[in-house]
Amino acid sequence: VIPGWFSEISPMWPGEAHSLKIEKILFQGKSDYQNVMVFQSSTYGKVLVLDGVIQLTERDECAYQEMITHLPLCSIPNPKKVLVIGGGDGGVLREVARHSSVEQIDICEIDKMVVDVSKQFFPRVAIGYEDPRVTLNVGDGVAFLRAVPAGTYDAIIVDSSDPIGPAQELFEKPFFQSVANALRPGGVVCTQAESIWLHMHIIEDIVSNCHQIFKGSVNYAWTTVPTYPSGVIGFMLCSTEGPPVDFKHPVNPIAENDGSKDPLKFYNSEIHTAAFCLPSFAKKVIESM
Ligand SMILES: NCCCN[C@H]1CC[C@H](N)CC1
Repeated sequence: VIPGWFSEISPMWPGEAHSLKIEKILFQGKSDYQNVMVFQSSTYGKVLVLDGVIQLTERDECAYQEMITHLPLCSIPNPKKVLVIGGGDGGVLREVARHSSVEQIDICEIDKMVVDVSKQFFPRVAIGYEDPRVTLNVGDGVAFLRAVPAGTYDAIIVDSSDPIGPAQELFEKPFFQSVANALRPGGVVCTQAESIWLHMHIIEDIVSNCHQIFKGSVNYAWTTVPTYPSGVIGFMLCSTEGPPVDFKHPVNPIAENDGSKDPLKFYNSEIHTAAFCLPSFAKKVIESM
């Protein structure tokens, strides 16, 4: 450990650790589920850390929040009812709220401390909670989905941490089945799907489970987030039975300058399509299933 630096060490990425210079530690706490820390970094703004793993930084959170939201929502013509599992920082809510067709935004986050800490230290991320369409449920996403009537949602976004700790169940088959049940025919799900550089085995399992459960289309997309391990993060985009959704060509464009306080910084229709282009080592595994 280097004094004055935060290093992201995890068994999920052995032998490597991205480090950020600490200016000041702003918050340290322990919730019922995980250790929560916020620090002011020298070059990435404020940083949210859960159990020693970087969840977001002010400088690059736009990449993840915009892509995990607009890849699914721009792929269907008229999303109305959207559910977010996880995402307690509110960043995905901020992005979902850009879609004027959306009438109802439900969120189920297990850790209230993440919500409160985000509102206190990341107001431009937690601004998502201010939209009147948003309803916050504090609880376990697995239980929440089991209670949802079949076919309720047009889109579900699973903004999870890694499959170590509270989010472990969000990477398992029964959870994907409950997501499929909660979606209408032709509905879409987008989940956080780790790194093709670090987690091809995890991705292989997720893709296999998704092909068994989602009878529409199943696609893997990825993007660059400098402060996530290996500098990239992926997403599973799936649709339920019904006309297969063409995730690669957005049907529902979002204005790059939608007049909101914080306009889009990262997502656009070209990068939407490009996100599905995979290097051969990943294509070989993912597209052969
Ligand atoms: N809404 C915060 C993003 C949570 N997703 C992250 C993906 C990469 C992981 N190593 C940590 C969580």
